[in-house]
Amino acid sequence: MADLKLTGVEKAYGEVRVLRDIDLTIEKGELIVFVGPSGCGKSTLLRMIAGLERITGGTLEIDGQVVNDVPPAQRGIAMVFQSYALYPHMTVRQNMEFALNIAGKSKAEIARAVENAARILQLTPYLDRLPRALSGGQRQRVAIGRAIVRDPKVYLFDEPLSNLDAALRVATRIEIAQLKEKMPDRTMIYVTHDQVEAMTLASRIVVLEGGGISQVGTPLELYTRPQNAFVARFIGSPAMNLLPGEIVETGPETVVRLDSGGVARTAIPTGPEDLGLLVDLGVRPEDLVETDGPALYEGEVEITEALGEVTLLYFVPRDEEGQVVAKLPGIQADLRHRTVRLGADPARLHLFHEGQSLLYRDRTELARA
Ligand SMILES: Nc1ncnc2c1ncn2[C@@H]1O[C@H](COP(=O)(O)OP(=O)(O)OP(=O)(O)O)[C@@H](O)[C@H]1O
Repeated sequence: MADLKLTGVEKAYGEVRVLRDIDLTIEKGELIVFVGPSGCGKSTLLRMIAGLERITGGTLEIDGQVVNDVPPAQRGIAMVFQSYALYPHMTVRQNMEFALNIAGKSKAEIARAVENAARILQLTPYLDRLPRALSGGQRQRVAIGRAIVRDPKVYLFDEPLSNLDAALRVATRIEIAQLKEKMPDRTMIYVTHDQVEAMTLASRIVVLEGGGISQVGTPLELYTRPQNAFVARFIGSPAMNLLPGEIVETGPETVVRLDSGGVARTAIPTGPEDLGLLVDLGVRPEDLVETDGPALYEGEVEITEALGEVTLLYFVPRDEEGQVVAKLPGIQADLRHRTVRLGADPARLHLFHEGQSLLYRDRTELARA
């Protein structure tokens, strides 16, 4: 049975609809990550699941029960916030005991739950400290500990790592992945701005755009088969290049003449009716390679960024439309101001028409043509 089911969920503040038509089924034990640009509604959706925001349309079911009007404490859900929300005058142990005391659990039960959570999170040595005597990462673990002691069916994380510095973020991200492994049947929903967190933690990612779902899929599905140009550019860093052009040859392979002068052969099938179609060719920076053969793109390198294991090459002055970025292995700083010819494997190219991927068109239509 599905753990959580959202059907036609919407959120309106007065006249303003900030979320609409949210249909999503989350299976028990999944780790779902909500991503999307600022203001797309990630936190609002999470808070509606938690019961902290009223659902203004549609239904939310947990374990087959509609819970739209069930108060937060009775939903079997625990939420971990970005700000930790610890009680500063209470020790780690008291912070973790708090909700269980309110719930009227026995002393023995509380002690067992707190010790178990402290062990899972390696917080045992800190149980008698106050939050101010802990590092940011340790405080966030206490916040997670407060959720664990309640043994919820569903954990909600609202950007839990965004207050941590880069190194701690990585360490805590790995701890969350390990925590999930220790609790395989617990469902987790996680909101983040951070692509690496989304790609590494998620069993499935939900990409939100302007209050609606743009695509749902495993991290690799979103990376290799984005349904639209928005997801294509949102997942992956630097973003996928989109080069405008026209289809000049159709068939099992499609040939696109690009406005920038190059020609691209793609492994995406098209039919005769697609001849002359205006498209955007999508190519990820990491899929561009230097070539002596036919070039998909040729240009002078404006800027290089050497990151050690890779070098980013920027073509076209940075502020102009149509910036193209290539990611080549190793240190290539001497390519600055040189003209470089780039090609790509046809199987790694994408085609979008009016923002939608041609890969996802109805195949039967293609077969008829
Ligand atoms: N109380 C409110 N009244 C009116 N509009 C609101 C209210 N709370 C949030 N919004 C609007 O709802 C939209 C979604 O907000 P939300 O905080 O869910 O976005 P988000 O994707 O989490 O953004 P961020 O990544 O910046 O945290 C935003 O446009 C926001 O301005």
